[in-house]
Amino acid sequence: MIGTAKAAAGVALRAAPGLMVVYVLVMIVEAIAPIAVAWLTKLVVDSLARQGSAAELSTLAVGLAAAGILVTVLPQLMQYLNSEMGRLFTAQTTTQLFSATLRFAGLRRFEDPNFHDQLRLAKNSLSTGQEVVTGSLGVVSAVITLAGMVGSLLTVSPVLTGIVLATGVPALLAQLRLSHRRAAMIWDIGPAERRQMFYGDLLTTIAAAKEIRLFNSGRFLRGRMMTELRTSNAARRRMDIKELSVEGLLTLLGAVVAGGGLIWAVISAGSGALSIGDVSLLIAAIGAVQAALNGLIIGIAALHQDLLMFGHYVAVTSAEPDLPIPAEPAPLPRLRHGIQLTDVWFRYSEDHPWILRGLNLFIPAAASVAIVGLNGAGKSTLVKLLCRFYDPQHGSITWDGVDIRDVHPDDLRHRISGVFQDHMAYDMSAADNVSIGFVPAREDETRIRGAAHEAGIDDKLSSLPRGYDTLLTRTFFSEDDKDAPDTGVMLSGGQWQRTALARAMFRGHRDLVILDEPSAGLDPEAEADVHTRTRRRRHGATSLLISHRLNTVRDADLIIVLEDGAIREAGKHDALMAVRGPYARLFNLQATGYRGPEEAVAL
Ligand SMILES: Nc1ncnc2c1ncn2[C@@H]1O[C@H](COP(=O)(O)OP(=O)(O)OP(=O)(O)O)[C@@H](O)[C@H]1O
Repeated sequence: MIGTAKAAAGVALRAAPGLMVVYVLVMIVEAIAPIAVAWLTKLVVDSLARQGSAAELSTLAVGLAAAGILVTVLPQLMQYLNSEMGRLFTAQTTTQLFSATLRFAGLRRFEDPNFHDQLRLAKNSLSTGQEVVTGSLGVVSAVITLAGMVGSLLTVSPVLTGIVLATGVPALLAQLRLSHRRAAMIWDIGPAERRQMFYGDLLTTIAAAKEIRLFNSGRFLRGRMMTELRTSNAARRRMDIKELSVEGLLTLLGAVVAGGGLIWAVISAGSGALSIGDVSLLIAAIGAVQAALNGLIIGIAALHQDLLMFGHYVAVTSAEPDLPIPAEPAPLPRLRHGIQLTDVWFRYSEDHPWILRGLNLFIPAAASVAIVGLNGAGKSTLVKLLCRFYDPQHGSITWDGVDIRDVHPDDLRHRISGVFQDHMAYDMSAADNVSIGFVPAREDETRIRGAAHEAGIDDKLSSLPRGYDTLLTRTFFSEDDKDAPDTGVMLSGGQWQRTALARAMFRGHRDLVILDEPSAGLDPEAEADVHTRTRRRRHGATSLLISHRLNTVRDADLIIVLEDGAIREAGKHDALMAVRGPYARLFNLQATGYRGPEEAVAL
């Protein structure tokens, strides 16, 4: 908890150091003002009762009026300062949180449901840290007011002071317990809330809209969303009822004490034991002590809960890297000899089966290597290991003899380009969709067009309503298009595929080019075209092509057939056809599909 509070203070001081100083000063004045009002009121009343001088009365009245003005004005100033600090604080935490997620060089964290719950709570807590800071200061302020009021009350009745303070102890304990429970409840309902959001998003995204309408599954999905909502609502309701009953009892206790004190004061004033000024001070002090005590208790409880919530932000931003990054990374020169995988064993987690089982493979520099195999054979997994999104559990991958675990992942990825099987379609402009492949060159329009031309998509992108500035989405519209928000366009699947290819080409010549199903969604003509283009591009670079369409891999320098996480056979097309093994069987199966059985090569 102390670490979390320190982290929040650190963020606040970095985000708005000057504002913090002003805030603390205003807060101190705000804390003292009610004490001044109570004392000045007593002095005015006493002066009136003993007919004090006009000068004394007017000085006291001016002081009382000034203190009264401060009491009314300062909360508004504090509100503004609070909002401004909140904005600056949230800007700081937002940068830090998303920088932290980028520090995870691998993918494992993003597949962990616990991490997702923590990340969601961390995102929800971006402004909570500021509440930790202002809440802590608020507690200090409440303590100052309370001390002043307790001092005042003590001068009138030590017994009553003791009773008023004693009612605060159970209230504080109850509130702390409630805040702990509330934080635990928020963690418990996390998975339900995340599923609810998932169903909600599903019902409103274009990606799912077609299937939902065709399969008429919308009501079913909405039902599931509402079930999740009801689950989290029930938990929140139980918590609210608990809070209501505890707080109701505590308020009643406070009211009884205040009423009792008032009756005692009136009777005492009647018998002459208290002055009229004492009664006014007593009434103000009981109310103020109770309010300050209440504020303090609620403030401490809220602070406690905010600290628990902000703890999720601190946990994410201070999480260890998911992949060990060497303190002194080895340099990674251009690939000259090749990439060697030695006895590589990999599974996604201990609960999952082995995907790669002792894989040995040499990818020679400047060679085009094709990987084929049935669905789930581990082809894309192999690609992910080459990019070091995961580390294998056993074995090693070396780049010209350098273990890729000894290299900084950024340096490794700098040498790689490619298209993933599940490539992205960014809801951004055509230019952004291409140039995001190499951000440092994103202003280079000639390079963008060149890459699109190489991928055979330049004609399409240039003819869009705003050329390369056209948004490839109907979800947003740009500032320029606010009068004609329909300008955004949707590309076809094959056009998206070519755009993804253009993105890979925009990176320029990299040592390793990975093409995981780059032509799966293309028509035969486009497929042939893309392969001619990628072949041209791959020329001289080391390339890894994964494809189920075996006609596209037949000219590779080396074809690998992956089966059950190991290499079943490897060689050139002709040699593999000659041995009539699994590759030849797969190839003939496809050829038969195209030509009919009578045209197939007999096995
Ligand atoms: N992130 C993941 N977590 C757990 N298991 C995974 C994950 N990704 C893939 N798998 C599993 O690993 C196995 C290999 O998947 P992979 O995507 O490497 O196969 P593939 O050979 O590329 O298949 P395809 O030809 O269908 O693209 C599959 O059984 C899959 O279920």
